[in-house]
Amino acid sequence: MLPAQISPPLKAYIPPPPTAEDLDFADLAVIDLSKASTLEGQAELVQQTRKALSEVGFFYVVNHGYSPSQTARIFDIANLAFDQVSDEEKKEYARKDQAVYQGYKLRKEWVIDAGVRDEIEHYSIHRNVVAQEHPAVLRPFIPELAAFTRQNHYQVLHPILRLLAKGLELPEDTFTKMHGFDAPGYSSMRFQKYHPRADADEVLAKNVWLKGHTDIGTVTILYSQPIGGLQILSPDNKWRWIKHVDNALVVNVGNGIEFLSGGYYRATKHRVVQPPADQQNIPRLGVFYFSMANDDVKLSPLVQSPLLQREGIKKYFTDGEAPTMEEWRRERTSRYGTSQLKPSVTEEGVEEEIIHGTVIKHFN
Ligand SMILES: O=C(O)CCC(=O)C(=O)O
Ligand SMILES: [Fe+2]
Repeated sequence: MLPAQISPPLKAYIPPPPTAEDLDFADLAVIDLSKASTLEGQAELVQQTRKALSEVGFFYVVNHGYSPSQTARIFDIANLAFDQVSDEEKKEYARKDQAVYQGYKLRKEWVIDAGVRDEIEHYSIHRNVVAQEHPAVLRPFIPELAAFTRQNHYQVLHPILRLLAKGLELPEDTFTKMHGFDAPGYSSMRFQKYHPRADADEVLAKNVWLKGHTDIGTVTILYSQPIGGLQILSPDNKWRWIKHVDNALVVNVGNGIEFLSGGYYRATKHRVVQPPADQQNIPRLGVFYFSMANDDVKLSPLVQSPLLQREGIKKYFTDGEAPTMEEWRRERTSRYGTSQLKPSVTEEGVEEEIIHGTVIKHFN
């Protein structure tokens, strides 16, 4: 018999309590993913996600299969990647290809505003965890990280993709077929740490830590954590805060799903600002699963959807010109935070760039 696997002990990451401030929070639907196991429950979730994604673009997921202690353990591991790895080792494991997030993105690679650079570190891990080398301190946790990517892919992403396909009145495997765990593509997990900035930089960058953007891929899964700062641009054009919900996931769709659904499911703009006063000066740790379709998927609308035929299909690219997922993710990743942006002529405070003939907006 094999010995039971002993997980190495590690220091607990203990975040502060959620903010006590009465902020203008976004009102998001809560999807109870355990209901997806019955036909009746699934039908209810299809309606709920369709409404959430066509109107707001973000929702919470609860009962996703990971217990609070399993989630806490992932944050403990995530924290190691920043607190227990030296600057030299971070450089050694920094991403080699600027068009891909794999390994570290170091602090200050991007310009936020008025010459102020970001204070955000990432450590990105491809879902095939052993496809890259890891800093020494993370190596004992590779089996746990591998279990975590499979959990996200099969227990969270695929069930959500089935709801999205049914919401468009398409066969339920329409999107899951485009998201093979073993197919070439870039769904990956990411640990992310924001470091507090000097007061002078806060003023110059107007408290923005991560500029307003839409996500590049298909479905983004964010493990809710108590330090505030994430805001979404609501349909009434107001920035609203995302409230922490214990052991919930905050889910949104990116450009990939917006293009495939002909604009029906919205890739909502969001940003990160300085946390509320009672949480300032604390580094802010995040855990994500950023999903992307298989590299060869063309991001053109699924015109066979009866719902889209009735509701109308927005075209982002001229016929036959739609990029593949691979082209789109590489182009947007390599330009992010470094390309020359032009002020929008129609919208104040918005900057633009054109990628594959479609306008990408950046918000401060
Ligand atoms: O840190 C967060 O809460 C959100 C980060 C985010 O939007 C991103 O990395 O794309
Ligand atoms: Fe994002």
